[in-house]
Amino acid sequence: MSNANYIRCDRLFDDWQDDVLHGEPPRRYDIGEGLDHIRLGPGSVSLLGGAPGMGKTAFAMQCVVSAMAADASLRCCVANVEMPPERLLERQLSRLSGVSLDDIQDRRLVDKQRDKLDDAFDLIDDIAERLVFVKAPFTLENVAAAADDIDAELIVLDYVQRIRPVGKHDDKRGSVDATMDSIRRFSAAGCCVIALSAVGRSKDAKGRTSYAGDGLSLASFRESSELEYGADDAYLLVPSAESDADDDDAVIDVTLKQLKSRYGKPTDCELSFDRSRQSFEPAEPVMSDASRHLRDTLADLWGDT
Ligand SMILES: Nc1ncnc2c1ncn2[C@@H]1O[C@H](COP(=O)(O)OP(=O)(O)OP(=O)(O)O)[C@@H](O)[C@H]1O
Repeated sequence: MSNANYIRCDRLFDDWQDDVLHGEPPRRYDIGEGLDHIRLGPGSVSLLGGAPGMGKTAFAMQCVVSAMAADASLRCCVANVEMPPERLLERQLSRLSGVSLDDIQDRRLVDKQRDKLDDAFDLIDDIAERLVFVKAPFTLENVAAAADDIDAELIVLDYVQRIRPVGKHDDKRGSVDATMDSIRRFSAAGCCVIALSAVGRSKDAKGRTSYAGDGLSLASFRESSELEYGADDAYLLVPSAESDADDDDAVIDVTLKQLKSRYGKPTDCELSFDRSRQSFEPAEPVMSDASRHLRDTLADLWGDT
């Protein structure tokens, strides 16, 4: 076996060419209609940032549960530093059933609501044996051991600044760099990693210090340089530009801004976030193939006139 610290292009050429011409398309998880440009799949690292309370955890858990429901072989490991598994599951129960999260959390369900929970409980029961939640202490060693134990392919780190890396580090930046190094190893082993991240405040368009979308950028990810370089895709959840939502509105309009896309064009996505049910949906109704075809045909006709 060669010890060379390089890969000869001529040695990989034949397999690569064969793969390009006859290989399978890369596997992507199905996380729901209108979200198909979000590339979550084996080997990818996605960074998801946003102001506190913008819905990062809710969005990540929606992705996990949807992907697992759509793919019966998908196994997942969630490391959430802030919330116990039961609370995370209650949020999904609310989203899947449409029953208000307050009523579920406060255990004040009436019979009609209990009936509505049946299908949602069934779905969660179906994925339960493939899903684990990492227990404290939240270290990357613990995450790796938990993920290995169930052969998890999808790993959620919520959130990355609070998960202790391997080894000792002088400062926060060094520790986040080391975390990203381990995350890249998970992805090299074929895992999909969704890393949630705190972001720093920045100046908005009017020069005010805030978390507003127009001021946030890749550099907003806290202790960021290694995070931004290490991720294949980086997203920020920010209030929509037109949003005039109040803090106590149940439904808010948000933009999932894609700041980085290593293998494609960054695409923003308008979503509405129903906080009372912890559910994200595309803001625009998703068009069926038939409607899209009709729209394109009409556009072509207009173009010809
Ligand atoms: N029962 C509820 N009814 C209505 N809104 C709720 C309820 N529970 C939580 N919320 C809101 O839903 C949002 C939850 O967002 P989530 O925890 O996913 O945010 P996050 O971006 O991960 O935040 P953080 O960075 O603080 O962890 C928050 O804005 C919270 O105030």
